[in-house]
Amino acid sequence: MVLQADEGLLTTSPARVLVATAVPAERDAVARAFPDPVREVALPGATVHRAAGFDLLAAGVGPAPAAARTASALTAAALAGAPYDLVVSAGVGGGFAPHAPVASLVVADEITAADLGAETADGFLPVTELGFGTVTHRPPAALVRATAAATGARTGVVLTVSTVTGTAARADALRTRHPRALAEAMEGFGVAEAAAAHGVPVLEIRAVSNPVGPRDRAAWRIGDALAALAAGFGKLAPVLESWNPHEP
Ligand SMILES: O=C(O)c1cccc(C(=O)CC[C@H]2O[C@@H](n3cnc4c(=O)[nH]cnc43)[C@H](O)[C@@H]2O)c1
Repeated sequence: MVLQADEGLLTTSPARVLVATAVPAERDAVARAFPDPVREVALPGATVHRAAGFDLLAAGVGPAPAAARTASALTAAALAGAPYDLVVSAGVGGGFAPHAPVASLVVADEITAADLGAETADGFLPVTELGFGTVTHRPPAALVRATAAATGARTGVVLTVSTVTGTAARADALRTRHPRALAEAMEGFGVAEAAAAHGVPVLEIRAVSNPVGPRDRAAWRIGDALAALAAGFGKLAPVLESWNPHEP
């Protein structure tokens, strides 16, 4: 919900929300939360599916395509005079056992790039310790709480990786470095960087399709995770529509 001054009167309008998924199957799962058919809108550098105040974007797999297409959509909306109030990174992800089982939902209170840095003889150094940039974005705390309350999502750190974890050793290393990590996926940090460049808050929600650990692609439960994402977004959409961006 956004406060607007309209001919001297203060009025409210629903928040404009951009939802960035990686692939069309995730975007279409999110679209199932909306009763009306979505309309395809081609923007410079990105095509969104529009439903009520929500624009749904399949931005690509990995942080770089996610950042590029999310930034394109944000810029196009700003130039059209209808900027987004919130960006949501949504999709399936790996869950850290036992806290995030398959088909559960996770909402990020921190979105952290887990492999952005340097490998050294003494271990991994994040870019921040090399004197550059950032590795973490924090969604608005009140919105994270409201999301967890509405959807039943567990709250914790969601890691962004460029390589899907495929061994127990790598999973253990991530757990050691990020003890509050509940999930990993490949886009959240890129989406968050694009949002931050536009001064727009970000949220990340993941439905768990597989445990983080030894690679067993046949055991991924993509269908169950997409169903959980669709159901979760159905509960989340009214929360986002009535969200006040001025809450911390
Ligand atoms: O078959 C593979 O091992 C494989 C290699 C690269 C990518 C994939 C995907 O299907 C990833 C697509 C999509 O899913 C998210 N995701 C789901 N589970 C995980 C995970 O355990 N770790 C990281 N990302 C995951 C991710 O956000 C991608 O967009 C499969």
